[in-house]
This record gives sequence, C-alpha cells and structure tokens, in this order.
Amino acid sequence: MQSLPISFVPTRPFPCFSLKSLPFLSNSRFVPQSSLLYAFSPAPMSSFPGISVRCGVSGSSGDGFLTLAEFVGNGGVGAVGADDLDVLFQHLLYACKRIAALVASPFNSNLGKKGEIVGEGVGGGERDAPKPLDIVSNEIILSSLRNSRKVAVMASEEDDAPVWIADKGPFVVVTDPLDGSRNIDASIPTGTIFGIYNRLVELDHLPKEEKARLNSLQSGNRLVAAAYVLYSSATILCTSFGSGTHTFTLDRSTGDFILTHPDIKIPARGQIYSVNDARYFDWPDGLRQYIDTVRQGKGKYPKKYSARYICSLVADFHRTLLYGGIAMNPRDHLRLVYEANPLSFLAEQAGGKGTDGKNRILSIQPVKLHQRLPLFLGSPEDIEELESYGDVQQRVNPGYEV
Ligand SMILES: O=P(O)(O)OC[C@H]1O[C@](O)(COP(=O)(O)O)[C@@H](O)[C@@H]1O
Repeated sequence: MQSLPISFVPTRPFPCFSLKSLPFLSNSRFVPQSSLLYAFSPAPMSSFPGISVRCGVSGSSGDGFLTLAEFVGNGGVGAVGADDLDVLFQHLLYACKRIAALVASPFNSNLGKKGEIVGEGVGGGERDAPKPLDIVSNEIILSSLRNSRKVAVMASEEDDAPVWIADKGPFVVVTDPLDGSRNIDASIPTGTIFGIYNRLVELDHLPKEEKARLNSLQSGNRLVAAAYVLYSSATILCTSFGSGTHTFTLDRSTGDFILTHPDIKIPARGQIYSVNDARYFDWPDGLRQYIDTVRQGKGKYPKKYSARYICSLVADFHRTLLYGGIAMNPRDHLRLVYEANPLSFLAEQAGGKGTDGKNRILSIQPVKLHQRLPLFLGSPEDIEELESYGDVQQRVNPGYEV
C-alpha cells in the first residue's frame, strides 16, 4: 500500500488529494477504511472557511464514489423540502467536522471538564475559563444551525430549555452534541446525535417559549431524518431520511463524506450483547436471566454470545448496526428526545428495533425534554427474545460514580 503524507497542522491549507488521483482507490465503489487519507486539514473547496464541503456537485463524480452531496442531489433524501434539508445537512456536517477536529486535537487538553470549576484566579476568572468540549460542541452546532437559516428551534441535551432560532425555519433539530464525552481523555470514540422534525406550523401563534418546547417534544414517529456522527479511527456519518439507513465515511483529504455502506440491513440476529454488566446485581430477574441464557448459548440462537461495551452510546450502537445483537442501557439514563428517538429511527430504517423493554421507542410521546428511559436497540430477533423475558427494565438507579 502506498504511503501517504500526514499533516497535523490544523489551520494551514493542505494540498488536496482527490480520490481520482489515487489509482489504488479508483476502481472500488466503496472506500476501504484502511485506505482513508489521514490529512488533518482538508483543502478549502467551498464557502465554508477552513473545511471543504463539495456542495452543489451534481451526479456522480465519475470515479465510482458517491459523496453525501451527490447522494442527496440524486434524490437520496426523497422528501418534500429536500432542498431545505440539503442545506441544513451541509451546515450540520460542517459543525461535525469542526467537532471531529476538536476531539482529535492535541490542543484541547486545557479545555475544562464538566463539573470542574475552571479558570478561577487565572486571567480574571470564569469569563476566560476554557469550556468543556461538550459545551463547545453545543455552541458549534447552534451557530451552524443559525447560519443555515433553516431551523426554527434547537433542543439540546446540553441546554435546560430549547433555543428559538428563526420564526420561519422549516425544521426543528434535537441533538446530543457530544455523547460519551466522559471518556474523552482516553481517546475513546464519541459521537454527535441529531433528530430532525418539521416545524409544527399550527403552533406558530404561541409564545416563543411554549412553541419551542412543544415543537421539541414531538414523538419519534414524526422524525423526518436522523443521524449520528461517530468520531473514531474514522469519522462516520450514519443517516436516514426515512428510506433506509446509510453510512458515509469522511475523506479527510477533501472533506467529503463518501458513501461506504448504502442501505444497511442490521443482521436479524447477532451474537453480541452490549451492556454495563457491573450493574448485574441491580438488574431485575428477567434481564439477568436473559443475559445468563445467551451467555451460555442456551437462548433461541444456540451459540454463546460475546460481550462488547465501550460506554459510548454512538460507538456501541454503530457496532450493533453493522454486526447485530443488542446495545442496551436498562436503567433510566439515556434521553428519549436526544438519544433514544434518533437512534431508534436509524435502527428501524435498517430493519432493527428500538424499545424501552416494553414499548416501541418511536411511539412514546415525550412529556419532558430531558426525559430518561431504559433503551434497547438492535437486531429484531434478539430484541424480541429479550422482551419475552418481561422484566428487563432496571428500577434501581443509585447514581453510579463512574
Ligand atoms: O453508566 P452507564 O449506565 O454505563 O451509561 C453509559 C452511557 O452513558 C453515556 O455516557 C451518556 O451519558 P451522558 O448523557 O450523561 O453523557 C453513553 O454514551 C453511555 O452509553
């Protein structure tokens, strides 16, 4: 394999390697992950300063690779309002590329951590204090959504209340800006999650605070699109506009997201369960029995299951989507609006399931913005088998220290 130059200078323009100029890539429809270029700073190609987005490219570029912009331009969105959604997505992706650079940067170790009092006595106190990465990510996303001019309201896991952005914005965006951030110092994968709804025009007459809240409390059934971006050895975008789930991998040399897994189908059954099983003694009998059974290969699938748990929801879900099995958190910890709904939408669009152990996630009407619940996502046959044990929701939730 040909070796490629690597640049770690985030602000300097980097010579652009197009995929066309790389003969070892040009005959394949999909980009092998091992062949991705790890150039840090993409060449500027669009109106977004510093990071290139190949917006407005129509049709396939002829090299066999399909970028997200081309996918959307070729009808991949397929919905009414596709142009607006396209614009919104370009801004969301720009935000995620900035976050990807941030979480990989050697210069972020002085950013504060949640719960820590930072900056006191240094340079005049709180005003100059470095901010935690999840707060910075939240600000990056908010600013991109404002710039898109396509969003009425953003509700974020990081904010107490939703932010009203623009009266005529066609969309409502719910987001967890940086999930898994508690692991970030160890370079464990993190992710951003999005859900996109239409603005409920019938609420336009209400006071801003009220319509912001009600627009954000739409049930998952009404999602127009959802996505997550996984920041790992590769930066992966997984998205659905309501007709299949597709993943794209960031080509760091051009800033394009290249279609790598079109129309993913989650295996009907996997052989992996993913859970924090240090909590075993706080689980109800049904969940213990289920895990004991599949561990021993005594379930409906007569093979012993393996355990995988990263403790980073996007990463655990991404693996589950590709390999099958169940990613779960049985205590009421994960949020319905920001995490469970978007990921359940992506799971269902790939032929999988999302449940709280009793109810289909997308059918639950949220009553509170930060509502938490047990979450089980994965292969349909594994989820059905788990639910047959009845008692799988952890009721004891003592507030674990790590
Ligand atoms: O402590 P548990 O129950 O294993 O929960 C871990 C889960 O919490 C998360 O870290 C999210 O928690 P936060 O929303 O508090 O950041 C997920 O990424 C992970 O899957």
